Amino acid sequence: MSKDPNANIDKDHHKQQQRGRSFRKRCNRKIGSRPISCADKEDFIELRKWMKKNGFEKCCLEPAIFNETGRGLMTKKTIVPGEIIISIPEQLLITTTTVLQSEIQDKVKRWTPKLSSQQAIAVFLIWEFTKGRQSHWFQYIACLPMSFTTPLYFKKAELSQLPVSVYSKAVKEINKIKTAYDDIASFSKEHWKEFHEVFNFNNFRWAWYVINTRSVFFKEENSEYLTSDENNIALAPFLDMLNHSSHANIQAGFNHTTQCYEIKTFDKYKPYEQVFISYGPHNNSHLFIEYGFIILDNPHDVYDFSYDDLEYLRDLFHMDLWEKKINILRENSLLQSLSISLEGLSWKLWTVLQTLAMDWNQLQKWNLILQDKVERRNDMKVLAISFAKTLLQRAWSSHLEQEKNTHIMSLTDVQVEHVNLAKSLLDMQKKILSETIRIVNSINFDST
Ligand SMILES: C[S@@+](CC[C@H](N)C(=O)[O-])C[C@H]1O[C@@H](n2cnc3c(N)ncnc32)[C@H](O)[C@@H]1O
Repeated sequence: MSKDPNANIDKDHHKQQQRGRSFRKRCNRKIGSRPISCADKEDFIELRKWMKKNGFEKCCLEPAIFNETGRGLMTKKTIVPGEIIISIPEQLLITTTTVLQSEIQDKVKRWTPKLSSQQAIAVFLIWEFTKGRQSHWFQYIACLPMSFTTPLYFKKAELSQLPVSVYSKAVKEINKIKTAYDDIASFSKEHWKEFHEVFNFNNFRWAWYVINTRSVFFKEENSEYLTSDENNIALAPFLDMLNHSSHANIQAGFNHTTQCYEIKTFDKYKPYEQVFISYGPHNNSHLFIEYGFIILDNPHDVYDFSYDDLEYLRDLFHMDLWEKKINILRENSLLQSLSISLEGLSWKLWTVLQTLAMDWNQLQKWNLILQDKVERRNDMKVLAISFAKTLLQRAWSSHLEQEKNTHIMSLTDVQVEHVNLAKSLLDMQKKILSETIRIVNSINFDST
């Protein structure tokens, strides 16, 4: 069974040859401009039947392949703001309760150390996958992608193409998932041989990312059998085919009256348009690391500076009162997310740079900065701008250096899709850096 969306397109062409001229005309019109429906694919017909048997009522959405986003859901009719676009009955959701009431409950409940929700659902998915048609969830599993474009699917050479800041986050995430795998492997080796025989890193990676990329927020009571953190996830068949747009306005949650997980949109759609939800106001490195894609015009995209960058400023400018300044910043939670965006320096970064630029007297009135009650033109602000320019120049140079290195690196045996993702991330960072440099260079305190 192929899970590759492109393979579906090829099969479409094959079917077209077997059908009449009017069908061909209809399909040709769709290529480029219109999505290609997959509603008549065997997997989806079976999925729909199975869902109907389990209480799902017909809705106006159907799976289709879109040029820009791959597989997603399109509407067959006009959707108006305020409409509920999809409603999934509780018995079709895979939650930690599903796992803790399933045939593997005894094993999961005895796991030591306790599993997280994501680990428990991953174990459940792998177990159900290996049952094939015997699984109650077979029709759902059959429609899931078999691989992902998240960092754990990248080879070393592909990872090395990522912007430095994304690379370090990706490595951290990879290590986290490897630990989650090791925990399961060592317990199952001793206490659940049957599972251990089918369990391997590849199917764990698959299950982990099915959950990571497709689960919805679903509030459940903490279970004594699982770790208490992040106990709020559910897989929702069919609904999980909705792609992300930073501009989508939706409301999602479990409706206790209908006993369904519902999504209401506040956007309007014409027939055959792709319907989107928002996964949250995520920047591109988050979207890439968690979901394996990026958005080219992402309004939430940022470039992050780190504590190391601040230390670089300290040493270069022989900064006074470092400990005091850092303590104030730490106490006020200002040392994380030091970012810039297409709109320039974030308020947090600007506050940090101004604080670092203060002398003793100014530090005594530190909280006035937060209220923007300091005079507009002063030496502190001028120095803070020098700090900003220094950081930007340094980031720009290291960006150019990385660009140069990625160009001269000869890449063989790499996946084009992975290298393109890395390149797009680098391009987006360059755009943010150059725009912020332009904004900062245009600041003139004398004219304000
Ligand atoms: C919840 S699933 C959405 C359905 C999925 N496209 C499918 O074929 O089943 C999330 C995944 O869809 C893809 N995706 C979502 N939004 C996207 C977008 N705007 N552009 C490209 N890919 C997107 C990413 O691969 C992401 O991990």
